[in-house]
Amino acid sequence: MLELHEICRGFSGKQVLHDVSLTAARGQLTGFVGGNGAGKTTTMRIILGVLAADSGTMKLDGAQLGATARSRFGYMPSERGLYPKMKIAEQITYLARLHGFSKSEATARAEDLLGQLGLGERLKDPLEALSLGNQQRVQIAASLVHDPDVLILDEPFSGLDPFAVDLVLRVLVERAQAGAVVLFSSHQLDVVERLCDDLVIIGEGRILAAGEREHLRRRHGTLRYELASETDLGWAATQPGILVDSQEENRILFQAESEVAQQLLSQAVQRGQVTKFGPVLPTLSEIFREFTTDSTDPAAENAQEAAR
Ligand SMILES: Nc1ncnc2c1ncn2[C@@H]1O[C@H](COP(=O)(O)OP(=O)(O)OP(=O)(O)O)[C@@H](O)[C@H]1O
Repeated sequence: MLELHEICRGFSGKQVLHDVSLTAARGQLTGFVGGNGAGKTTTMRIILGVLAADSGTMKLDGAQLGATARSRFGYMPSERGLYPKMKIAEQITYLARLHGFSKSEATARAEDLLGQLGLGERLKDPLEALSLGNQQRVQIAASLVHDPDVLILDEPFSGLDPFAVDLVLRVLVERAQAGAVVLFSSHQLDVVERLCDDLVIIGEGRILAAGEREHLRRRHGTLRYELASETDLGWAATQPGILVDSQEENRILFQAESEVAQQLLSQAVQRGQVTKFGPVLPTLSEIFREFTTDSTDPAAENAQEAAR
């Protein structure tokens, strides 16, 4: 398990991480979400050791995180950094060589990995000849080529089409199932919701919520109820204690205390055939919005930057 404990970091006297504590377990995908400027990249760079924390501690499997453990880390930075004119297989092979693999092993690893990422037909193409999404897949291959024990990926899914998202996901899940820690940041909440077992939500440099995805959905956001019937539900919206989120003729989505919702159900049953009734858990987007309104506001972010 990767653990961060009360990590603080400032730039030019301005604090951007405030006591950031988080965990990312082996064997599963942990999504790191937050608005622009929330502190994801800074946190990831501190995990990597590219940037120093001002205070706080980091551990991997209970031991202080140091250079030896980090040599088995894989990192995909948000600023992509491969050679545009080099053939992609050569490039990944070269990186594998840097990690100590023999020439034949390095070539085999590069070709295998690029094949898994759907680039088997493009091995001899220079990076710059690929579309941006395909260049991104090469970047992901670069972070994976040495079979990392801990994978830190900054926005790995941005710019990928749904097919590529699934390909990359398959590779990441495989790594996680082999026991790696996989932590990735993303703005694509629908993707994170679908992919991640665990989530960490950061806003303005503070951890706002963290934990298992379904647990977070049950614990945060607004609980609503859905009621559907074969008869018109127009009467339901006017009942006391009901706050309507959306309404169609035979369906209503509303907020209410549990007893009020049950009373509404009883009334609906008396009036006709109820086809659906149950709580609707908030989506990750809704939870995220609830937590991060301020930090996702571009005006707030610009004001922060201007104040620096
Ligand atoms: N080298 C730096 N010097 C000064 N300020 C910095 C530096 N790096 C990051 N910051 C500031 O720290 C804050 C957090 O930035 P960071 O890049 O970690 O956010 P992020 O969550 O990754 O955002 P995004 O989703 O937009 O990439 C921002 O306000 C940013 O301007």
